[in-house]
Amino acid sequence: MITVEEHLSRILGTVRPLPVREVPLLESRGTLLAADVTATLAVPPFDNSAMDGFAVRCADVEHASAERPVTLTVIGDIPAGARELPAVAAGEAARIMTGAPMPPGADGVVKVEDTDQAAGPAGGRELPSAVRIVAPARERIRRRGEDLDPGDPVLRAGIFIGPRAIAAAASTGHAVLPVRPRPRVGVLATGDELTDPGLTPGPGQIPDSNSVLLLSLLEVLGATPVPMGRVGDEPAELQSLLSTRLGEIDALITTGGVSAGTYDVVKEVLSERGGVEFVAVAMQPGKPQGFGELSDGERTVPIFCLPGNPVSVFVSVMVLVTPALEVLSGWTDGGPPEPFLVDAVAAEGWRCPPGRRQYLPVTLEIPEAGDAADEVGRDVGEELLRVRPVSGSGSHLVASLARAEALAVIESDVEQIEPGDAVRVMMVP
Ligand SMILES: Nc1nc2c(c(=O)[nH]1)N[C@H]1C(S)=C(S)[C@@H](COP(=O)(O)OP(=O)(O)OC[C@H]3O[C@@H](n4cnc5c(N)ncnc54)[C@H](O)[C@@H]3O)O[C@H]1N2
Ligand code: MOO
Repeated sequence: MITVEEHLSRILGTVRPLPVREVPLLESRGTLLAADVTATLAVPPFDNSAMDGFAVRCADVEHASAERPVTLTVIGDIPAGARELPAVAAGEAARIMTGAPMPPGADGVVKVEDTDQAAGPAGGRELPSAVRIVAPARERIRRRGEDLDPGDPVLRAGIFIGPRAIAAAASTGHAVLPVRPRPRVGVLATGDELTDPGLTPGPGQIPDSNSVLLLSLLEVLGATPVPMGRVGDEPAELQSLLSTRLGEIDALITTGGVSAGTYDVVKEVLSERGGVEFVAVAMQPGKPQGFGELSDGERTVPIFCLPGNPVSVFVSVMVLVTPALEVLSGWTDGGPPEPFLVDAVAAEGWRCPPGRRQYLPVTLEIPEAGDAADEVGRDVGEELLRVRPVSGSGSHLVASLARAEALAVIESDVEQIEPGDAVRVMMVP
C-alpha cells in the first residue's frame, strides 16, 4: 500500500493547467482570469441625467420656488437611448429620462417632482409645450468616465470571476474574457449490475448512483461534467469508448472495476493498454485506485479510475480529484495541497481501520452554551463542533452519505476513537 500523499503527489506531478482560452462572459463565472482586462469603453460612456425630469440651464431656474415658479418652453424629449439631442437655449427645457444623454446647452436637471408635470407613466407620454419649475436645478449629471476611462484597468489577472466582474467586463466593452477554462471531465460508470435511477432493478441489479453523484459533484467543484454513459463488464465496449471520445474532455473519471474481481473491466482494459497504474492507497474508503494518462494519438488526458463503491467515489473525489481539478483550472501550481481541516471533538466513539487513513462521513453539532462535557462527562471545551458518524464506515452506505456534513479524517495509526477525542474534519459539499 502507498500513502495518500504518495498517490496524490503522482497525480499532481502529472496534471498541468489547461491552456488559456477566450470564453463568452457567461461561461467565465467561477474561472480564473488569465490576463489583465482594460476598459475599451468609459463608464459612464457619456454624460447622462441621473433623474427623470427636465434638462435646463441652471441660471434660468436659480431662484425658482413654489411661490415664484419659472415657466420654460419645452423644446424636445430625450428618452434613454435617444440619438438626436435638441440644443437647449435660455428659457428652454428638454424633457429627459434617467440615463438619457444630456443635450447641448443644458447644465442641470430639474426632477419631475419639482415641476407641474405628473411623475411616471400617469402623466401620459405627450410632450407639454411648457413646464413650470418650482425649485432650482441641480447638477444631476453622471459624467462620462466618472468610474473609469478607456484604457483604465478593470480586472486584474488571477481573480476568480464572479457576477460583478462579469458586469464590469460587459460595461467596459468586453463580450469574452481570457480564462483558464473549466476542466471538462468525462464520467463513465462501469458494471453489468447497473440500471438507471427510477427503474425497478432486476435480480442482482442496483441503481447507478455514481454517475449522478459525480456529474453533480463536478458541477459544484467548478468543472464541466461530461456524461459518457455506462459500460458493462465486456472489455470491447470500454476499449472503443476510450479510443473515440477523448477529444471531448480534459480528464476522465471511471468508477468500478479496479479491485480484485474476475470481471474488473477497467483494470483489465487499462492494464493492457498501459499508461495507468493501479495501486492500493492507505485510505478507507477508496483503497483500490488507478491513475494515469490516456492518449488517442492526438490528445493525452489524465484518468482517475475510482473504485465502484459510492462512498469511496465521493471520498476519492474530495481527497484525490479535487486537488487535480484545482491544478487544471490554474487555481494552484500543483504544490502539496493544504486540506482545510477543522478541529472538532467526537460526540461518540467508533472503530478505525488499522493501517489506513479513515475518512468517515459525519454530522456536525454546535455545542449548546455551557455544554462543555461529552457523553461520559469529560471536559471537551465549549466551542468545538461535535462530530457523530452518519452510520457505519461501509463504503456502500450511500443513502446515509446524504446526511454527512463533513468527513472526519483519522490517521492510520489510530484504531479507536473514544467519545471526547479530538478529531479533525474536512467540510464537504
Ligand atoms: N478480494 C478483494 N476484493 C475487494 C477488495 C480487495 O482488496 N480484495 N477491495 C474492496 C474494496 S476496498 C473496494 S472499494 C471495492 C472496489 O471494487 P471495484 O472498484 O472493483 O468496484 P466494483 O466491484 O465494480 O463495485 C464495487 C461495489 O460498488 C457498486 N457500484 C459499482 N458501480 C456503481 C455505480 N455506478 N453506482 C452505484 N454502485 C456502484 C457495485 O455494485 C459493488 O457493490 O472492492 C472490494 N473488493
Ligand atoms: O476502499 Mo473500499 O473503498 O474500503 O470500500
